[in-house]
Amino acid sequence: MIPPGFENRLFTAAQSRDIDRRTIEELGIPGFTLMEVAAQRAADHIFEMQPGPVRVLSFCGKGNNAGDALAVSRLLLMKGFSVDVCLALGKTGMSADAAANLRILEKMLEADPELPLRFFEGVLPGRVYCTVIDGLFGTGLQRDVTGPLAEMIAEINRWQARVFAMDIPSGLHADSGAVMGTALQAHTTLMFGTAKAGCYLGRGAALSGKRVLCPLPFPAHLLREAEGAVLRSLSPGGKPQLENKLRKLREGREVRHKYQNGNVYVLGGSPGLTGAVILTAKAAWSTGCGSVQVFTTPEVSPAYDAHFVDITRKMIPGDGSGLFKADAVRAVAEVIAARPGVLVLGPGLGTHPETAAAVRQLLRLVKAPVVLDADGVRALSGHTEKLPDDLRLIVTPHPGEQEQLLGFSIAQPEQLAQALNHFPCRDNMVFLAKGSPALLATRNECRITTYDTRIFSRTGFGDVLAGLMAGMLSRLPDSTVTAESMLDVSALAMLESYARATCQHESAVSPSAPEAGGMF
Ligand SMILES: NC(=O)C1=CN([C@@H]2O[C@H](COP(=O)(O)OP(=O)(O)OC[C@H]3O[C@@H](n4cnc5c(N)ncnc54)[C@H](O)[C@@H]3O)[C@@H](O)[C@H]2O)[C@@H](O)CC1
Ligand SMILES: [K+]
Repeated sequence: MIPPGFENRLFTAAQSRDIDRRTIEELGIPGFTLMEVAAQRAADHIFEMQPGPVRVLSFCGKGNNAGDALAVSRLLLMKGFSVDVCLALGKTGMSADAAANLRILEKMLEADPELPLRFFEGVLPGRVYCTVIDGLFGTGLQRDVTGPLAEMIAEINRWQARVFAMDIPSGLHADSGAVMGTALQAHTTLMFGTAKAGCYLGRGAALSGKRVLCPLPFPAHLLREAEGAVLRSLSPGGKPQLENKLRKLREGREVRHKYQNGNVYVLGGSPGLTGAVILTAKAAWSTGCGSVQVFTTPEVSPAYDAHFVDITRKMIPGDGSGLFKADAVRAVAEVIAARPGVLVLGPGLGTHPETAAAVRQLLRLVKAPVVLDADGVRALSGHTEKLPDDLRLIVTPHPGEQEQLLGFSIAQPEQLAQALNHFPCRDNMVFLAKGSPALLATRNECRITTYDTRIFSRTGFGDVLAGLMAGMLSRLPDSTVTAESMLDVSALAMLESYARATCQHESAVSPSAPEAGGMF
């Protein structure tokens, strides 16, 4: 079983190895026992997926990952499967537990020469298999896979077999999800004890196939003490838990009239760009907050006439251009100060340099939490260092905006840590890097989406997301609006917009299968 609170935690190879080591050394559970538990869980899953006994290839290296595959091979044999074992790197230099598992198989064959078990050293058996147990490399992969091993991987990939990867698909970097030279395409990855970050990042998400966490007897304190960044997966199965968490925070808020039930302000919508504001404002309103108010200039306001019933407008001064500029900054800040709420800044704001300057000025004045999106993010390019330390900020750039803001786009958690360092308010903020997967981070934690975020590559998605975030955030008591709760709100808004997008546009992109094995 997975200790409570760790269901969605992801770990690096170093963290996983450390947890393995401490379980063996400090608790006294032998490595061989851990391997046996892992194999049992993996075999159970394979039996479920592959009920009739077939001939399988057990593709082994020489580390403990091979030990897993060899132990699984034994359990499959006992269920009537035929097993061809390929010892791709030969028999010498195997890890102790892998060698012990190999020896058990050899003894079984000696005792029962009729057993459907054959060994091949350094070569594939010269036939095609429909089912493969992948035990070539796990977390011990140290360098690119090349030469005959790479050729074997390419050959197995050509079979399009049902590959059950032990722990991670061989060739995949367990931390980054990068392909180290070449990698196996898994049908299912049976992750042992800890979910590996590399199965969620980069190419890992696609190469891992279905991810299943097979629990090992790792106690909670060892999982908790794993050093380094806290990584979590974010998947639709986690929505009820986030909703509960935020409901509890909301219950601490006294609501006597609408302005105490959360105010959202939207500032955007330059001439010709009002659609984004309409989407944002309506999404915020749909969260059940008390009021949504859109700042607009007299020139732009008529564009909203046909769209807003429940949403009110606040006129701001302008110079006749219809744009948000310096002369309106103080007025906006005063409105928000008089009736605190959450500000969405950026949808359809445009890129006029004076508007961008006004955005930066406003961010220095406003005390409300801010969701900064679209043109609001662009306005910060080259200016992040001037933000106040105490600003509570959610910033939501897509890859193009990340490039513009930081000079790089974000694919790895450590790049998010680098991104946050650009912001003086880094302790009070969430950086949501849109992409596939999307990464959401505070300084303490990073969450990685497990579902197909390509469904979001559509005009208007970002506007809806920003509105949902602001609406949800506005309903929390102000004292509870911290980096941690903003991360939960961002995560829930991501899942809510996914739910809406999949129900409205099911045929646009088919989403990936839901997570199995209690993962989210
Ligand atoms: N007690 C434990 O430590 C447990 C470990 N488990 C399994 O053990 C795995 C980790 O085992 P190991 O640390 O032994 O590592 P691996 O089994 O991943 O492989 C390490 C071996 O591969 C070699 N190697 C690495 N990169 C190579 C390359 N590019 N080309 C050729 N050879 C290369 C190394 O020299 C080493 O001999 C986990 O992924 C998991 O499957 C599980 O059985 C659970 C318990
Ligand atoms: K593997």
